[in-house]
Amino acid sequence: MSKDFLTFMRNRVSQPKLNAPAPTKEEWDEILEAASRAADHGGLKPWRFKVYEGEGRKKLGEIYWQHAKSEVDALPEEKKDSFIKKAFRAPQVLLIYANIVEHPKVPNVEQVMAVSAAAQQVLLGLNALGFGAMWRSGPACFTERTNSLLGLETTDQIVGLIYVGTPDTLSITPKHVDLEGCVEWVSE
Ligand SMILES: Cc1cc2nc3c(=O)[nH]c(=O)nc-3n(C[C@H](O)[C@H](O)[C@H](O)COP(=O)(O)O)c2cc1C
Repeated sequence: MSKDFLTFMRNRVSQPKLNAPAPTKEEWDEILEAASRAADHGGLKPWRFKVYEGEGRKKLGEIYWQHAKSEVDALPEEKKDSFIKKAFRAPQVLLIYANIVEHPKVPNVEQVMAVSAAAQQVLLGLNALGFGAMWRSGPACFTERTNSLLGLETTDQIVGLIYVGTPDTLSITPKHVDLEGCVEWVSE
């Protein structure tokens, strides 16, 4: 089992092209329960999840549009659809964010790290049930306006938008892995 699990982890890939079906509510419960076993300093459970699907994805598309408008002067309204469509690249999008609290022993960054660990567990959980996913973010994720549009507290920190569905192809080509320069042993 342990070797199989390492192979499974080793073969994880992001899937940019995703179609229906996406996970059911029951499948999401399984995945998010498993993801909630991420390492968590202080047991704060800082992860929060919102699943966007169907027309609900327009709310996400709105953040791309509002961000673009804030970046580009006089962006014509005709461009709006192209930004809204970004949220329709998959049948579901999981917003994962950290609900940060002030804590004497757990700094904010560690709370974000715990949610990041949970996000990686979500990717693996999705793959385990045969779904594909792609973790995305971008500058629109890091503004107060976005938090407000999505109904988050200003202190919440978005960790990712995980696009979810069934990949075009189930065949996985393992990516080349190179640890060169990444690992150092200190033995004395
Ligand atoms: C926090 C975070 C944010 C990311 N945001 C984006 C993104 O906005 N757009 C993108 O193309 N890839 C993004 N990626 C990278 C992809 O999820 C993916 O890891 C990358 O394309 C490499 O593919 P692989 O996961 O199959 O190795 C992000 C990854 C992380 C961890």
